[in-house]
Amino acid sequence: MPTETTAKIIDGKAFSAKVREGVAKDVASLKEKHGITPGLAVVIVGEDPASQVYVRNKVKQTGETGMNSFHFEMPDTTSQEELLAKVNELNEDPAVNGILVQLPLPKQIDEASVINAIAPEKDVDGFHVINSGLLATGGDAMVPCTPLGCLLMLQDTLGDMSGKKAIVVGRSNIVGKPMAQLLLDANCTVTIAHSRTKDLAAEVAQADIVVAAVGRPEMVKGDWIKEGATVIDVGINRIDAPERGEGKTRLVGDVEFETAAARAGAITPVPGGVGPMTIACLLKNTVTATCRQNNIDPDTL
Ligand SMILES: Nc1nc2c(c(=O)[nH]1)N[C@@H](CN(C=O)c1ccc(C(=O)N[C@@H](CCC(=O)O)C(=O)O)cc1)CN2
Ligand SMILES: [Mg+2]
Repeated sequence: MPTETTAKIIDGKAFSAKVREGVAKDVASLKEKHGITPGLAVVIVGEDPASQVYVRNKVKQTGETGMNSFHFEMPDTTSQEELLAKVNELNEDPAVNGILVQLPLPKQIDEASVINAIAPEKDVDGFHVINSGLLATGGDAMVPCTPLGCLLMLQDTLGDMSGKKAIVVGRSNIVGKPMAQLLLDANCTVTIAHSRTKDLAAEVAQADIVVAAVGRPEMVKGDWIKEGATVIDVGINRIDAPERGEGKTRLVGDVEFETAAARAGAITPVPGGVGPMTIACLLKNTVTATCRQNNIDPDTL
C-alpha cells in the first residue's frame, strides 16, 4: 500500500538560492564599502564525470554571485608534488581568498597531505586539521560545507534546537564528525552511530533529529523514525532502476524516503536537499574567509 507523505519537504534547492542571494549581497557590499572582490580557486584533478559536474556548478555559481572564479584542471597523471606546487602558488596569491581541491583525488595522491597544505585561512572546505581543531574547541573555524548546509536547514526548520536528541549516522571527518560538533554547539544531546552500533533502529527511534551520512542506499528505514522527527539525508546514491527501463538508474538517499516521510515532521529529499546547500555554503565560506583575511565583521556588510 502506498504511504502518505505527511512531512514538510525541506526544499534545499529553494533554500540554497536564498543563501546565494545573501552571498551576492555581501559580495556587492565588500566591493562597494571595501573595494574587495572575493576570489575562489577550484582545482580538479582527473576526469571523474560527477566531480566535473560539481566543479562546473561551483565555478558558475561563484561567477553569478559576483566573485572572481579561478578554475584549474589538472590531468589524472598529476603527481602529488605538482598538485602541492599548485596549492602553494594559490596560497601565495592575494587575489585568491578561498581554495578548494575537489575530492576524490587520483590514487597516487595523498588527500590529507594536499588538504593540509592549503593555508587554513583559505580552506573554504574546512577540511584542514587546524579548522577541525578550531571547530572541536569552539574557535573561529572554517566549517565544512555539507554539515554547515545541514545546520542552516535545521535552524530554518526548527529554530532553537536546545535539548533535542540528535543522531548522526556516519562518522566521516568531512560530514559525520563536524555535523555532530555543530549539533552539540546547538545544545543538542548527540549520538554518533556507525557500522559497529549495536541496535541502530533503537538509537534512531529516540532521535528528534536524524542526520544520515553513511553513503549506503536507503540504509535508514522509515519505520525507525520517531513521529514528528526532522530528517536530513546527506546520502546521494545512484542505484539501478529497471522499472524505468533497461539500464536506467535513479538517485536515492541514505534514508528510505517514502516510509520516513510518512512519519517525519520534516525531511530533505534526494536530489534537491542537502546537495545544493553544499555549494551555496562553499560560496558563503568564501565570503567568511575574505572578511576574516581583511579584518571585516561580516555583520557590517
Ligand atoms: N573538495 C570537496 N570535494 C567534495 C565535496 C566537497 O564539499 N568538497 N563534496 C562532494 C561533492 N559535492 C561537492 O563538491 C557535491 C555533491 C552533490 C551535490 C548536489 O547538488 N547533488 C544533487 C544531485 C546531483 C546528481 O544529480 O547527481 C542533489 O543532491 O540534488 C553538490 C555538491 C564530494 N567531493
Ligand atoms: Mg549580511
